[in-house]
Amino acid sequence: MNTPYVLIAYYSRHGSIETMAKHIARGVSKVSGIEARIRQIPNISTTTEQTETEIPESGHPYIELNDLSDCAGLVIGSPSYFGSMAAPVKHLIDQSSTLWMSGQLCNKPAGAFTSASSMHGGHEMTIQSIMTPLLHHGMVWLGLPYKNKSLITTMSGGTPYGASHLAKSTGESKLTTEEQLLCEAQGERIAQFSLKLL
Ligand SMILES: Cc1cc2nc3c(=O)[nH]c(=O)nc-3n(C[C@H](O)[C@H](O)[C@H](O)COP(=O)(O)O)c2cc1C
Repeated sequence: MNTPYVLIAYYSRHGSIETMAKHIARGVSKVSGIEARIRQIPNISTTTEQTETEIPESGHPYIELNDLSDCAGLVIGSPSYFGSMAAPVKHLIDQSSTLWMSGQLCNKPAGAFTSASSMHGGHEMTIQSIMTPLLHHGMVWLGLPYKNKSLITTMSGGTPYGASHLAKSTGESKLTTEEQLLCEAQGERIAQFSLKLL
């Protein structure tokens, strides 16, 4: 049998979300018997066609629908764009109707993470915007419990709904220690539940 995996699917234009994805994968790797699969979501054009080449010039491979259908758990990362998920992430989700019809994501654990330039610029709302369609898929939503002390001590990103990063107006992609710990905790928790729900 193939090793089950938590799919970490992300879209990142300037690198913050990509950095977070790697920390979430580190959390997944703390759990034995399951692995992390990181895939990036390609950009889209104004005609909503995929504009990128098949192989990305840098970073993780582009996501395919099979990555989604076969995952044991799912974490989606998106920058906060106007307090909501970025269009390429919504575009990917809108391509997943066949999985909705076959129920392939049903009962699998899911979570989301985000990065935003301002403290009150929509961290929670962006995560929530990703939660809605995943609940339509019948996924089991997992947040971040307050037993993670970093949720209380953080002076930047971090929400009980999912990990977040405060990139500030400079677009800083380096995470604070608390943000890193929360990404790892989220990855570890999703991995644990993915195994339980297999
Ligand atoms: C179109 C657009 C809309 C944005 N909207 C918001 C927003 O509503 N709130 C916010 O705090 N930051 C907003 N930002 C900033 C990004 O969320 C932030 O720079 C994020 O860290 C980018 O992630 P990345 O480095 O992975 O691309 C916006 C940026 C763009 C390009």
